[in-house]
Amino acid sequence: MAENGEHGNANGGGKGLARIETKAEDGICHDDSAPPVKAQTIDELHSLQKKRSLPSTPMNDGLQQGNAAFATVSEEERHKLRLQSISASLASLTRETGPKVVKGDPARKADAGKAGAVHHHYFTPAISVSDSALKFTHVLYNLSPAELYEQAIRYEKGSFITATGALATLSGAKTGRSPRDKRIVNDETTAEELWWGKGSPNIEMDEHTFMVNRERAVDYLNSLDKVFVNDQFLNWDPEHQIKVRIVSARAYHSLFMHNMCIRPTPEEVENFGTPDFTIYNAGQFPCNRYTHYMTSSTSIDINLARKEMVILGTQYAGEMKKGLFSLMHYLMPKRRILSLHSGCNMGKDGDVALFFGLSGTGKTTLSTDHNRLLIGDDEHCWSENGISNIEGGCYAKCIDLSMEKEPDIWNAIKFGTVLENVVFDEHTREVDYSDKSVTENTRAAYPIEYIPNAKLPCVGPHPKNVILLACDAFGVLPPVSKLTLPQTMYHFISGYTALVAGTEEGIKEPQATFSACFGAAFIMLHPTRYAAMLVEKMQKYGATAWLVNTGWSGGRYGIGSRIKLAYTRRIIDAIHSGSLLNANYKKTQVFGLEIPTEVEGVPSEILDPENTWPEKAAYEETLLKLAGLFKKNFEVFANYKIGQDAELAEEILAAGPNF
Ligand SMILES: Nc1ncnc2c1ncn2[C@@H]1O[C@H](COP(=O)(O)OP(=O)(O)OP(=O)(O)O)[C@@H](O)[C@H]1O
Ligand SMILES: O=C([O-])CC(=O)C(=O)O
Ligand SMILES: [Ca+2]
Ligand SMILES: [Mn+2]
Repeated sequence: MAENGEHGNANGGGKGLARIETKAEDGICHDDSAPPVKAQTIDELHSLQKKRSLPSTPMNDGLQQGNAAFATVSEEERHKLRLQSISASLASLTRETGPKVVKGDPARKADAGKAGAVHHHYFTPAISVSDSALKFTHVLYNLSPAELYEQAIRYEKGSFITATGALATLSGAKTGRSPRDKRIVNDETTAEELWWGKGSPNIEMDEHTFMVNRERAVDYLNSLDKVFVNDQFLNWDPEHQIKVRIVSARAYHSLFMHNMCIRPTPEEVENFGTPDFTIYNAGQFPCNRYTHYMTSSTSIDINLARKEMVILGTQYAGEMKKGLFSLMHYLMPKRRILSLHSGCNMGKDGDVALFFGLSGTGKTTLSTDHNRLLIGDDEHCWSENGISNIEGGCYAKCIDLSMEKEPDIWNAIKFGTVLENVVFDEHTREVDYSDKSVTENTRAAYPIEYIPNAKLPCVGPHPKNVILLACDAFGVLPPVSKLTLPQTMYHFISGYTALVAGTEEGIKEPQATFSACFGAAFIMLHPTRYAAMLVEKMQKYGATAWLVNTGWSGGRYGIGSRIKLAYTRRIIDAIHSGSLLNANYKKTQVFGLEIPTEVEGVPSEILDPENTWPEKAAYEETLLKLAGLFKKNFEVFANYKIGQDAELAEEILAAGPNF
């Protein structure tokens, strides 16, 4: 710059800066060899960067799915209908109108007034009597992962891109679900239909209180400059698909549900119509402790008649996923379909296995198997058509995740994946999966197609094997046993696991947990209703059940150690291949479980836990202790009939521990 001698003297001479001549050698000027951009200003240049996205194929005739109304209308008209539908979703039920929703990001002022971009005011002006009716709420509708990343990083503290491209985020004060704050409206219909009272997860609330919380959530959402709206599907069985709308305040929540629900194609979005169920997630805003029934600042409320769910006072995204699962536990049995808290995969020959188990027992880890096709990791339906996944994504525990032990999950943590509550290096952004500083319940939520051998669509034939997983921190259940049908029902209804809460210091007592149907927090009907359907289906389709202990061996927690994942995988392999069916078996004391004497790839001495304990007396004492806990838990079910077959019901009661 200095060579023309006028540097620093710009105002001298009255002529301004001398022009720098760029000499064209050989007729080529290197600085502008490319054609000039078609823009006069930087803003115009930036406006060229993004082009409008359109549905990839032309509109169909729209006559299916009862959306005939959408068939004959123009694109503009359809967008107008959609905004009206969203406005109706967000409408206050006590004020004059719904909010004036506007499509697009309020920060993108440059787009204002541009054709198709934003600011279509479709609503007839009413005389507004409240300030909130005068304001606009911008709707960020079905944004892509890239757009949601930008929103999260820009506006949500604690959002970062990790070294592998995942979006690290914090869920706030709550890092797990709040089952004691989940309420269901008890109305004329649900009073009859649902399971209430002792042992039931359904804590009641009345319709009026629901409306108070709904209004609180809607007012909160409408007070924001923008909300995220996801329109998506549940259930891969097209015959029983449910349309859900999720209205939320955080990009994190929108990306989480984008990953976890089934993603509509652009055409399906165009034809979406009215949702079957709507979630209002105002999780950053508390419920009002003066409101009837509220016992904390958190409330997760389901109203089945209104087909709505309201979330106040928790930002933990799993509430949305599991709230919808509760909905499915209500809707599907009405259609004689069994909803299941289970993982599911399929062999190359079409043999399907279900993996039941409570949180942390291995559904995701074991259903994600490089040698098999993944149908789903957590929520399924078993209908006349076979098995279908409810979700479009997986939700894996990340604590102590390693590339060697869980390569497919490790590799799924990339761009688009939500990584909750993990700790990472502030410079390299490498995640330290062993760090529990925020919580032990660190999680990754990714679309199922991030698993290379996902089975798409996520459906499969009737299961051949049903695997009940228990993480037995008492260390007395065998690594694998074959169950009779009555034993299967007994263990399914018991829903046992024992984890050790907080593993920081000292030896802690394992805590036995019994959760009916391996998911009592999500069931809506009495557990025996689901159990009866399971018996019926297992009998009809001839499935074999197994109990697999993914927990302790060689002593209880503090003395023994967790069974190596590699051994559990060999056991599961032997179940899938059918080789375990033909093994030699012996029966254990107390629980009366059939245990194989050999499993390929697993040291035989660990197959009978009695062999692995250093002290026989301690083993027997612990075994009886656990058996006692099983017995006590089952007392409440003793008076219930399970299924049509009275004899079977008796057998189920007798299939528990005997001592
Ligand atoms: N032998 C084992 N078998 C299975 N999992 C094991 C074993 N040993 C350690 N683990 C660990 O236990 C955890 C199992 O968690 P997983 O995500 O599979 O739970 P989940 O059943 O899917 O629960 P949720 O319903 O909460 O998602 C993983 O972190 C896994 O690495
Ligand atoms: O819902 C959650 O937070 C995780 C999960 O799958 C479970 O607990 O079963
Ligand atoms: Ca899981
Ligand atoms: Mn789960």
